[in-house]
Formats: sequence, structure tokens, C-alpha cells
Amino acid sequence: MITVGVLGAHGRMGSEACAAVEGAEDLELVASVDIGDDREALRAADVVVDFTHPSAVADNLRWCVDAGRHVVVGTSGVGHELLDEVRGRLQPGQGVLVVPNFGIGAVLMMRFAAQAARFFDSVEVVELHHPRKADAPSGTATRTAQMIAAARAEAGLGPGPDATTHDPDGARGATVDGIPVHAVRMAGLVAHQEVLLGTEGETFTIRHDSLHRSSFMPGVLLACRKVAEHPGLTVGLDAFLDLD
Ligand SMILES: NC(=O)C1=CN([C@@H]2O[C@H](COP(=O)(O)OP(=O)(O)OC[C@H]3O[C@@H](n4cnc5c(N)ncnc54)[C@H](OP(=O)(O)O)[C@@H]3O)[C@@H](O)[C@H]2O)C=CC1
Ligand SMILES: O=C(O)C1=N[C@H](C(=O)O)C[C@H](O)C1
Repeated sequence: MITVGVLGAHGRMGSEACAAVEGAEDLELVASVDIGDDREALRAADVVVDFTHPSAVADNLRWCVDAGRHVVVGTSGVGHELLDEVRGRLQPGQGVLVVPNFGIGAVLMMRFAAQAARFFDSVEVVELHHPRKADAPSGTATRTAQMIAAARAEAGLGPGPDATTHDPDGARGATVDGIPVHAVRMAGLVAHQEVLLGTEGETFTIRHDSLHRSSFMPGVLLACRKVAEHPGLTVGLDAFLDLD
């Protein structure tokens, strides 16, 4: 039996994760912690799962690592600096898994986007989410853009063609590692993303839709089961899936 604690337990993802853990025969939910609660309860957990807020995740992650817990981070907004710091804080045998998106389709979308990126002149990312989301661009879009940029750099490709010289309102969107990223917030949506690729006479669109937060739960449970078997810091669920 693997014991699990959830941070952000009252939130949209945290509550879903608590229910999923409670429904799994090989996992036991031993701590449900939300804002204002004492994190000490998490010491009873082999694995702590964080679904809190981009402004809270760094402090939580430091606390969990220093408490010697294995950690699964679902919260968005974990940047390179924090990853480097965490790597240096880890104790031998301790596993931390940071997952921009637990959906299997989203993991594949990111992979396929990176695979396709070198074959097209242009590539842009459009992420679409529910309007209660705190951060933009999404963690998934950021990770996708980073993977695309790395693949293009490896192939010796730079940014896509773009004649824009006048964009006073930022209509061309943000850029992540040089890749344009656009964020839509709209009532009725959950979590969606399109990767648009184009070259002479041809376009290619990769789209993923999470229609319900249950889509993330198989990935969350897999992460809880496997994180202790992967000591060190891992980014992305890919490493825990047999994708090749
Ligand atoms: N990796 C993935 O596959 C997915 C990741 N996410 C990410 O997960 C995060 C949470 O999303 P979501 O569940 O929709 O957000 P919610 O706002 O619904 O839930 C967050 C919960 O965490 C609580 N909280 C905030 N700060 C702390 C803290 N310091 N300690 C403990 N609890 C805290 C909030 O309390 P209060 O409301 O009182 O502030 C709230 O109950 C986001 O970063 C989101 O992007 C979401 C979906 C999938
Ligand atoms: O806030 C959300 O809802 C989601 N957040 C994650 C992100 O920022 O990528 C994952 C998914 O997109 C849902």
C-alpha cells in the first residue's frame, strides 16, 4: 500500500485526485491539505501530490522535499530555476515528478508536436482553458513550446516567417523560447490545445481536448505508483510511459 497526501485538496483537481486515490485499491489517502491547513499531516504520506496555485507551488515543493517525501507536482508554473534548486535539495532515493499535463492525449500531443516541428516553416501554439485558470500561458503550452523549440534548434531552424512590424496590442501573442503562444479563456471549456504547423501549400493541426478532469486521473494514479521507482527529478509523464 502506498500512502498519499494531497495539497490543494479542496480545489478542482485536488478533490478529483483525492477521490481517485480513495478509489484505488493499492493507494491510501492519508492527508488532505488545503490553504490554511497544517502541512505536517503530509509527513504520513509516502507521496505528496500538489495541485495548488502557481504562487504556492515553490514553497510547497521545498517543504515536501525537505520533509523527505516523494512528490508529484501537477501545479503549473514550475520554472527552470526552481527545478535546478529542487535537484540540488533532493535526498538519495527521493523522487520528484513534475507533470505539465497528466492526460495521455496531451502527452502524445506534445511528443507529436516536437516530432513534426522540424518539417514545417511555421509553428504556433493555441491553448484554450476555463476562465478560472490563474496563469497564462498554461504549463502544457509552455512545455509544448519548449519541446518544439528544442526540436527546431536541433534541426537548425529558427523562428517561422512573420512580417509583422506593428502590433501595439500584442495580437501576435506571447512567445516561449521563440515559439508564439496564444491563450484563450472561455466559459464552458476545460483544457484544450492546438498546435498549428504550416509550410508551403500545407498545414497540419494537432489538437487535444480534456473534456473532464477525470481525464487526468489515470496519469495522477500512475505517477503516485511510480514516482518512488524514479529517484531524482523528472519532468513529464513520458518517462513513466512506454511510448517507444
Ligand atoms: N498537470 C495537470 O495535468 C493539471 C494541472 N492543473 C494545475 O493544477 C493547479 C490547480 O488547478 P485547479 O485545481 O483547477 O485550481 P483550484 O483553484 O480549483 O484549486 C487549488 C486549491 O489549492 C488551494 N491552495 C492555494 N494555495 C495553497 C497552499 N499554499 N497550500 C494548500 N492549498 C492551497 C486553493 O485554495 P483557495 O481556493 O482558497 O485559494 C484551492 O483549494 C493549477 O496550477 C493548474 O494549472 C490543472 C489541471 C491538470
Ligand atoms: O488549469 C488547468 O485547468 C490546467 N492546467 C494545466 C496547465 O497549465 O497546462 C494542465 C491542463 O492544461 C489544465
